Amino acid sequence: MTARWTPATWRAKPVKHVPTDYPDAGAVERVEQTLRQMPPLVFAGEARRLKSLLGDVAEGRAFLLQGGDCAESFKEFHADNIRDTFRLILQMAVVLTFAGGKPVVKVGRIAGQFAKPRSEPIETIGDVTLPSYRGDIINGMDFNQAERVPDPDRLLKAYGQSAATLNLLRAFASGGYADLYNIHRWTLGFVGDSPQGARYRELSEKISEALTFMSAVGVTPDTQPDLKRVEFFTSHEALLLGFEEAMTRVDSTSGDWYDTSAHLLWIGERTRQLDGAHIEFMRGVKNPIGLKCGPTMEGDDLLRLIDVLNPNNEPGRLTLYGRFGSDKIADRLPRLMKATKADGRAVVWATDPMHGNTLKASTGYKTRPFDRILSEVKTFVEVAHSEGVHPGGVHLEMTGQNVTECLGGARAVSETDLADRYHTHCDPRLNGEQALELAFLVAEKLKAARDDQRKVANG
Ligand SMILES: O=C[C@H](O)[C@H](O)COP(=O)(O)O
Ligand SMILES: C=C(OP(=O)(O)O)C(=O)O
Ligand SMILES: [Mn+2]
Repeated sequence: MTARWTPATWRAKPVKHVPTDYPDAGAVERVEQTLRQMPPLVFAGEARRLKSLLGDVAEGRAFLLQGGDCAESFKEFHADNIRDTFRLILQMAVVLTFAGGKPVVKVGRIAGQFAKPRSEPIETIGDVTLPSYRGDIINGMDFNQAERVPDPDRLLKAYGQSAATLNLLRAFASGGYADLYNIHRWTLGFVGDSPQGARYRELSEKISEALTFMSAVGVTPDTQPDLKRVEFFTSHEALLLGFEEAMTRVDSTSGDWYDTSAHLLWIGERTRQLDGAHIEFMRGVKNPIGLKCGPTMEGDDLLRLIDVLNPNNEPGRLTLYGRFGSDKIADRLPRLMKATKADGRAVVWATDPMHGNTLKASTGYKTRPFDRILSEVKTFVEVAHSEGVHPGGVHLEMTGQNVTECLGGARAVSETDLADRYHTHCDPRLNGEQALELAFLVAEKLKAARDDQRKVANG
């Protein structure tokens, strides 16, 4: 029999990466109480809509594009940054839709992606050792004792920033900015004069021609309102469970529990223990959810987790993100895909080509080579095809800003370039140009795989 679940049952389980060192536990409880009274950030009906779109992905009829910062921050909170991430996702989605001939489900790592699990609990610089930075919703990034103390008021600030971010995203998505007739205007300033910019302009010309044709035959934004808006969803890692619990409410329509802090929540690689608090919390909320699958996961571990997280085998409920590293994916992914396929599990298989490909540059920066990211995506598509599984999507850390955090790409960012504009609060992100380049390359790969399949089908 399944044990009773409430939004608080996780509290009786072993928990990792949730701070236990707040100086005043009473202050945390008061903040969580305040959050319980706050309006939801998203509606249950929207989460159900995303689940249904992800159901299409699970069945091979659509593709998931999920991306944004590794860690949002209070310091980089600005309308321009939100707009730039949003339009980068629109641009990439156009590229992928055009090549794949399938709708692209757009999900940002945004409006709530604040809490970070860290490899080490402490950080040492020179002869000073302090607790690690754990994301702006927990403590501060500056290297001094006061900043590194967990502060519960940060939960309220993160809530406020998420609400303001979502407000702007909703306006961009439905207030005219995302109108397909604006396709030329989505180009990011600094990408405009790059080879990717030129390639994107070419593609947007083709799409504009198609729109002119459609309008001539009577399909216009008036008859087809979907041409002037997009559906855009939010997501983050459900790490800070006190915050997630406080945002979890009963939906009056269905009577089910939804975590209203984002449409989609995922479980990180470091917190996916079957008997742990994060799995306990996530099994009870009805949102679509994700699970990171790293190199140590075996097929049987995965099936036991799916038993708990998606017991009714609902397509769209569970998205799996393989994150192995370009050198391990060919060895690790096939057995996991075989396990879900042989057992008839209705899941979305996606790739996170970022987290297995992190290294330290000789200059000391944490970075990721573009080539390895691309190689992991390519291997993902190949393995999926040979296993007869739909390569359902990509999950990326990226920004619309012109940062220098990942190595390589068309402009060949070098180890010495990293220092120029290294702004991330946690992991290195693809910049707008690298992300668009990746979208073009993934599009080619998907198209080639699709053509191959067609050839096989036609004998
Ligand atoms: O975003 C993921 C993790 O929080 C991150 O990769 C951890 O980084 P660290 O190894 O520097 O702690
Ligand atoms: C923490 C993250 O990834 P993972 O759990 O896969 O390491 C992340 O997505 O930022
Ligand atoms: Mn990360």
